[in-house]
Amino acid sequence: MSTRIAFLKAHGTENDFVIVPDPENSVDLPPAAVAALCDRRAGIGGDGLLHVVRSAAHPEAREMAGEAEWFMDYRNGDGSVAEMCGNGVRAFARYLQHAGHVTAGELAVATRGGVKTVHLAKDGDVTVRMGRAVLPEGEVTVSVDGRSWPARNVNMGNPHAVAFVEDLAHAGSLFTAPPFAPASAYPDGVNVEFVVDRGPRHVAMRVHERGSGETRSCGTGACAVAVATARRDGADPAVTGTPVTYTVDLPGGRLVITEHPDGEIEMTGPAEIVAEGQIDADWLERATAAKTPEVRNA
Ligand SMILES: N[C@@H](CCC[C@H](N)C(=O)O)C(=O)O
Repeated sequence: MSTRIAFLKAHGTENDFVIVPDPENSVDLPPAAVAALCDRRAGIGGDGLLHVVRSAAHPEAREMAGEAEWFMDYRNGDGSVAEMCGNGVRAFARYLQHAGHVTAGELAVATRGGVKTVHLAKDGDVTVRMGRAVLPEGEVTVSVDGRSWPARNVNMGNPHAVAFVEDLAHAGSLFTAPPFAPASAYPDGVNVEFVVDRGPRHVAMRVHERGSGETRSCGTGACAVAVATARRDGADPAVTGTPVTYTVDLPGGRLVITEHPDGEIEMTGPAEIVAEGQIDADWLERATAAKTPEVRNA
């Protein structure tokens, strides 16, 4: 019998993840293996993968080991690496609780975007301190099906471009990334959010994620949207000294985002473990080989 690799499946507002627990960082997960596991027809299926590694055992996280025992080695569904995943970090914390590595309360998680503090209740929603948003200057225009909108750059550790539209249907299929002008605006790619108003401090959005396509939710995207909407609405907690909270509806659920006067952004939403199983290592080797040309040419 071939070797088995444990996995779990989880989601947060229907942004779904394959979880691979690997405390000592001994599972080889090249981009093609991640793409094979995230394949919805030939693999397990997911928008991304959460590789759960002890910080001390991962070269990218070793420096954070004193602050955070666990590192979220996040990968997009196409195998690419990203700095941060907001829904992922909630699912990651839920997994640590599920596996008995942590109990309810405060937990520090190392990510490529720095250490994030997560508040885990015994059950119910998970709150994450996501850090501050950076709003780089610069005008970009995003276009879909003959319509164009200005987009605001917001960096949540990973890059976002936020466009306010009249109707979410105007964002089109979002199967492929919408084009930007100037075309060179995002050499490393970008996550694109389309936003409509739903009411006071209440918006709805759709997203095209770098490396995953259209997803049903994006946590960092919802934070970027809340900050861009607050600035559009003339609200800046750093100026008023009052926190601002936005409810953000996504196709997969609802996230609540609060920006505090010190710039810290808190995100609250659900995270659920839905299944556990075993990956056949022989299959993974074959599937990785089959995906390799596709991933190389991506
Ligand atoms: N779904 C995530 C974001 C994942 C990373 C993103 N696709 C990127 O490449 O930056 C979230 O919930 O934040």
